[in-house]
Amino acid sequence: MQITPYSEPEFDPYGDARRTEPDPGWPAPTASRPLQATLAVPGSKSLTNRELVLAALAEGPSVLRAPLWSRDSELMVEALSALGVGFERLPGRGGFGDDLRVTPAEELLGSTTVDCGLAGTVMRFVPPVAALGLGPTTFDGDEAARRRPMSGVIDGLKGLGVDLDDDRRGTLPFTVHGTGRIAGGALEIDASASSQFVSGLLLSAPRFEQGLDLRHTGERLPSMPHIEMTVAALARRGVVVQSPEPGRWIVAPGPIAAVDVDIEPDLSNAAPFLAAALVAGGEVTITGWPDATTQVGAQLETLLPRFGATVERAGDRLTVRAPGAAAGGIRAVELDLGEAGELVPNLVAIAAFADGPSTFTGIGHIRHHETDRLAALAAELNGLGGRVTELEDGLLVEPVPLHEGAWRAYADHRMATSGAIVGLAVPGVVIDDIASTGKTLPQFPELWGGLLR
Ligand SMILES: O=C(O)C1=C[C@@H](OP(=O)(O)O)[C@@H](O)[C@H](O)C1
Ligand SMILES: C=C(OP(=O)(O)O)C(=O)O
Repeated sequence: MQITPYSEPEFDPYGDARRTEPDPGWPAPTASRPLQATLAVPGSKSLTNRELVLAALAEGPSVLRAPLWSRDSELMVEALSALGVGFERLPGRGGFGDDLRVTPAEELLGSTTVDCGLAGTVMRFVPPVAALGLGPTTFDGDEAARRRPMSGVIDGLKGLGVDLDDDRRGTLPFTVHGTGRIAGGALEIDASASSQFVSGLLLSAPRFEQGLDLRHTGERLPSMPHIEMTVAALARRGVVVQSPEPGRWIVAPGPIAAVDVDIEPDLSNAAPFLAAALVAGGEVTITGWPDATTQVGAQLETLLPRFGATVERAGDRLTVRAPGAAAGGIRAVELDLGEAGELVPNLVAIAAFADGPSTFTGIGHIRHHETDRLAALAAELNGLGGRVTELEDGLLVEPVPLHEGAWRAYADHRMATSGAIVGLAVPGVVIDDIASTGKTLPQFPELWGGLLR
């Protein structure tokens, strides 16, 4: 089979992020009337990057249909490509770019470097793959990536006998000295900082000589649905993960089947558009909503009614209707979002316009996402005159009238989209780095414009 080397996509997913002159910022559009919009969103980051890793470790080639094309998924492709995995773009039928054929390497390579950017999935899922390669692989990423916790990956791999050199920093950068094999077996890690520590080890575990018997030792484990997504993705490729008790997963060694997969739309990236209906009023429909899914974004169907929206499913369309912030239609909430941390920034933006104070708890771990999201949300809303208080594991949001001003994204796609939600109801909000949405949704500015037309 002919393998074409991976090449840059035709569009520039980073928008104007590479420009050198000062960026004047992105004036967030204000909604002048209730919304009436129907749109589709591109493929799920979490599903795309899991399927890329599994396809790379599988017994033969797999096709990913309608995958995400964004900075995070391209970094994953580049990382696996550097380890010897083959990629070929195939014409896609979906509206957001090509399909992708992935051909596993006959022997995984090392002696390379991997740029993780700011992608949690790359920095946590690829190091075990590199340990299965031959030679040293150095991992590094953006400046902000060096602040993200990596202990579960670093201590986990060391615990499995992998030679990993991190100069005892416990963060990026580090070098994995791959020997082509991981013995595997029993391992304890503390995954309270990120569920991705567990997912990353589980994805490669069938290729460990003794498989893996993994136990989480910390008090709490965030983002359980993302671990369930990992288990389901493995199951689809014939790998059974047993979980005899909470916080323990057992994977037997064995083959990972080569299968073609359809990547679902990213439901967490549907969140800002659905949130827009709450803030601006009117209705927004997302097409391609899956019937059954492991994506945590599916929880929007039950979460948004808590804020006062009406949510309706008709086939693969999910519609959110609401009276809008100006009509006093947003209700205050008390939510523990430990399972759904990635939805927090957009939901906090809605709560800024509610009819009373809201609390969001169980989300201390999101201080370790792309930025410290608790601090960033408090700083940006308060910078517009808001009243947001950081709690130890969450936020208290007391709605007060907001005024125009700058909104910093901190290189965080979900901070940028949250600023856009606020801007719907507050004239004069200017986002410093809208190109940060290229991490998972390069089309954001275009789709957001379409929402308001
Ligand atoms: O495995 C994944 O795809 C993810 C797991 C979660 O990470 P944390 O457990 O670090 O919150 C989630 O927030 C992130 O956006 C994606
Ligand atoms: C936390 C997130 O990303 P990452 O995969 O980089 O952890 C996110 O997308 O909200």
